[in-house]
Amino acid sequence: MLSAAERQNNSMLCVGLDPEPTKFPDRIKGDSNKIYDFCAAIVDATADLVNSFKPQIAYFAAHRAEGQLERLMEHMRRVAPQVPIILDAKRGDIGSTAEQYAIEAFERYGADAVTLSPFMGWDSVAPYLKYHGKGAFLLCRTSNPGGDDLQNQRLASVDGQPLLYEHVARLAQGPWNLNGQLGLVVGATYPKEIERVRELAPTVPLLIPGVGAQGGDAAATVKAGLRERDGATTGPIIVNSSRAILYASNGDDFAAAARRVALQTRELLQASRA
Ligand SMILES: O=c1ccn([C@@H]2O[C@H](COP(=O)(O)O)[C@@H](O)[C@H]2O)c(=O)[nH]1
Repeated sequence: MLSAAERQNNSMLCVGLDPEPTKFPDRIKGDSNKIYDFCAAIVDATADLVNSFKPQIAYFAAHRAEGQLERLMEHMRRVAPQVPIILDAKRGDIGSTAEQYAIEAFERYGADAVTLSPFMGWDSVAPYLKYHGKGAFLLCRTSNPGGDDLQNQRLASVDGQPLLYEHVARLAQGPWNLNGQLGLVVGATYPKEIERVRELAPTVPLLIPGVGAQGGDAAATVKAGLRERDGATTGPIIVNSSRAILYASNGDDFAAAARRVALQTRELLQASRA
């Protein structure tokens, strides 16, 4: 689905849906009942420019807007059935609870993929993989500065004493990826680490947030994430930008402005391909 959307829209861009009512256009500013309307307008304006959408569940749950998220998922399916939807939920819990989270992501919301924190281990990831045809992106080297605190620690107990994020990358490329359903989250703010993850996990899709508001370098991201290896290009990359696109204007032209920034970002990413 990802490859088809990437080909059809000529895009590696994922538009992140992080609706924050205090940042809404002046006419609807602060109105959490307008979350669906705001996001649907962004989806309509960018659906032909993206390889995926990424709603972040916290922005809906914080405003008791899960019902609006359900409607938005249906809307995305209707207007852009070819575009995969990654539910950014960063779940991670024991198996029995993970089963419930998997129902939430794949049955309640109908997402195509979900983000997970892998730090509770294999049994916390396995329940999602029972949903064949669905994907899970494991947090690996996240875009925030605090990612260093754990992800850059060495694992003395593992062969070669890899950094924790390197170990996650190896697990996702190898023993945990039973049916090719796994991807990794790597921050655009750390291109060297993207490069390292690509060495360790050449074929899995990388979800790369951090361009736009967080200042990650789009060109460096593409160069690090899309590489030639043994004559073939490595797995796909999904470069997310949320706030820079959503809040490109606070006027009535917000959707047109979002489209302009999405277009520029898509072009920059495409132009950075080797
Ligand atoms: O390492 C990570 C993992 C997830 N995110 C999420 O991506 C978007 C980024 O939003 P911007 O407005 O483009 O900064 C947001 O939903 C984060 O929760 C991340 O930033 N870094």
